[in-house]
Amino acid sequence: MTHITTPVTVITGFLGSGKTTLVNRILRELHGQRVAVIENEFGAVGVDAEFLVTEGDETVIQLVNGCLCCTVRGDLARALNTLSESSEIQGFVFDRVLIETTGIADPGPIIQTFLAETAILTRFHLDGVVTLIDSVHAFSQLDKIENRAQVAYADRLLLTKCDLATPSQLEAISGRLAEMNPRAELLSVDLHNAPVADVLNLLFDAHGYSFDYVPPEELKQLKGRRPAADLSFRPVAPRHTNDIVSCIFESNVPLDLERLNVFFDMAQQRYGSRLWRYKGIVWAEHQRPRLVVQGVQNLLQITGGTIWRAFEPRHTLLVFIGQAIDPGWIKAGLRRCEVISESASKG
Ligand SMILES: Nc1nc2c(ncn2[C@@H]2O[C@H](COP(=O)(O)OP(=O)(O)OP(=O)(O)O)[C@@H](O)[C@H]2O)c(=O)[nH]1
Repeated sequence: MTHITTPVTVITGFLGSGKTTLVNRILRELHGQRVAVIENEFGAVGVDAEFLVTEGDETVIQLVNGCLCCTVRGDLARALNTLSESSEIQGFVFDRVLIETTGIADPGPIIQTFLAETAILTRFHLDGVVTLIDSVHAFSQLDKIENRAQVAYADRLLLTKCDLATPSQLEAISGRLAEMNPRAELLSVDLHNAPVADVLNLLFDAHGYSFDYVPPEELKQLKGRRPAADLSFRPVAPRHTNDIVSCIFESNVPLDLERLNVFFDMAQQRYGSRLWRYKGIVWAEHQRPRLVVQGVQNLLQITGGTIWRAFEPRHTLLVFIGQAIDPGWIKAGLRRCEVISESASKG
């Protein structure tokens, strides 16, 4: 697939989950793609740098200004500008950009950069967030709120060290992760032995932020995980996920856009940075295209996607993942946005 803008993949993950191993393989081994890596080290600038290598066409840029959370937007936008300027001067384009964070960095501000710094969007787009999870130690690591947030932000969850985990360990952790983030794809890998081409495929083309986001697999996946009798809304097994709540809203009537905007404002005020990720598609009254919703904490982007086709059943599907968010409150707020026709309301 050709991209007008360069796809960017954010790699995040638990401590020791294999981020450096993965990035080093992509930098060292032949795979035919021109990949640039932007990496940040929280608190320990330089430690990983010793292990990172620059070879051939690949480029590594380090964000050395400390915590990515504080300085990310400016630094990241500058780093991306530097990349595109240097590649222009040298007369080539990067096929892919990887942004590597450490196990304790919050990927939220990185994602927000792609929603807020619109100048970079002429040259780059966020393809997705891939969260690496050590399949052997994942359960104990999920005690940390930062790790749970990383699961919530993921478009893809990549279970590493599957060569060391037992089938029952893999099954148990897969089940728990699916409950925490029902919209993420779940894949597993042995980072030492998988061919590098396969490793690249595990990272790329997640389409987590595509403006023409039509999520057929996601829809299938979501529906497959829920009882057919209750498609409307459901918090996913909160007892397993500590305070992480993942919930899905679905509607088959159009929503009023103005009321929907008010609802999102209220949700952002109520939950602030606890509303980690919300996304989906909306059937809005008087709008020919489906609307694509991309939200990260207090940053929301609603854009027009593809036009509804004549034969296509129109619907709204929104997924929310956050810390201690109230599905009942979200459900009631979104139901109030529904435009119920007069005949339907009389009936
Ligand atoms: N057997 C096996 N070992 C792995 C795999 N992935 C990573 N490792 C090993 O796990 C250890 C930690 O890997 P790193 O790549 O340093 O992990 P990291 O996420 O960069 O670690 P931090 O930067 O400290 O968070 C290393 O010894 C790797 O060789 C895997 O899939 N299988």
